[in-house]
Amino acid sequence: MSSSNVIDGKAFAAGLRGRVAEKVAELKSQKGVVPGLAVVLVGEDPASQVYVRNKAKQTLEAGMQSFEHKLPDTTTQDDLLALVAQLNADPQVHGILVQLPLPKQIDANAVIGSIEPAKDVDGFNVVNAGRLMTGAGKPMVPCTPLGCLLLLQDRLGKDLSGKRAVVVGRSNIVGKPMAQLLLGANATVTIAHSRTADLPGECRNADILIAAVGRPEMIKGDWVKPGATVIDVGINRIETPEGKTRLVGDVAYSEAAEVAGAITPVPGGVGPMTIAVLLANCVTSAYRAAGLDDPAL
Ligand SMILES: Nc1nc2c(c(=O)[nH]1)N[C@@H](CN(C=O)c1ccc(C(=O)N[C@@H](CCC(=O)O)C(=O)O)cc1)CN2
Ligand SMILES: [Mg+2]
Repeated sequence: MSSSNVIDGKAFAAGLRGRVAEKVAELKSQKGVVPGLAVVLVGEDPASQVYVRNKAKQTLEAGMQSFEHKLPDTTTQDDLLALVAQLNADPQVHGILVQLPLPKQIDANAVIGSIEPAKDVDGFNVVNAGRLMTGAGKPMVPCTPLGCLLLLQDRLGKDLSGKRAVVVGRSNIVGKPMAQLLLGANATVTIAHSRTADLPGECRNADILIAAVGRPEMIKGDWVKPGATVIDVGINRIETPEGKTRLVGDVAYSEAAEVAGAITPVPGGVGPMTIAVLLANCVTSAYRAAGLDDPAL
């Protein structure tokens, strides 16, 4: 397969962040408003610390305000709910993101449910999930699935009519919203998962294959339809025979790349899109709060 069949999420995300920065500058000059993103980290999960640091850095680079709140892993649910209430009421904050996973003593659904829907830049709140599902009102769309859709549409065009899409994975964060977005773009959508009968056979039907199962290299090359577009959402750290670690996706990349028409690598595929879309959602929230139409990103 030629290298042009590799979907470069890193480059696409950089382009999106550039457009976000332009919209930030326009909002500042038109309305004197600087979009603000509050990121809340509870505990010391090493991967979460890296993601939160990257979010704050990229927020500032786009010309936005970044508010970081780092809480100990002994934080109670009431403490976290109180912080969210404070951020909901703060006019400088247009987006609130509570980094997942949360420590065991905290009910993530209760916390996500307490975020003002307009500021729920993760799009995880039930109000935003309901808006996405029904088309009623303007949702905040979850960042990773929206990033996947943007990469797909860049390759295949906006209208996915006639395409069979198979989403492997049924999480609220990726699988379910991904399926809704694909449906909204007119694809014919199947949601499959670890208990689907003949999962390889289902995958082989897919013109668009989205892998979001969280199992390293589970989807093999011979599960991929020749010419299919493969989007790998997995980020799994595995140990190499030399005792080092490396990141792999949910797709056995080298095998799948031989067959696919286009494929996202890990790292450098979907991952960088997550934060770029987060910034885009925050700017959209700030435009809405200022009474403006959604910016074209
Ligand atoms: N509240 C949220 N929590 C979590 C989300 C989320 O969208 N909202 N998603 C993930 C973590 N995540 C962002 O928070 C995230 C994951 C991965 C990447 C990324 O750029 N990955 C790189 C590789 C990074 C590495 O070397 O480890 C890539 O794929 O190229 C960005 C953001 C869970 N929690
Ligand atoms: Mg990636």
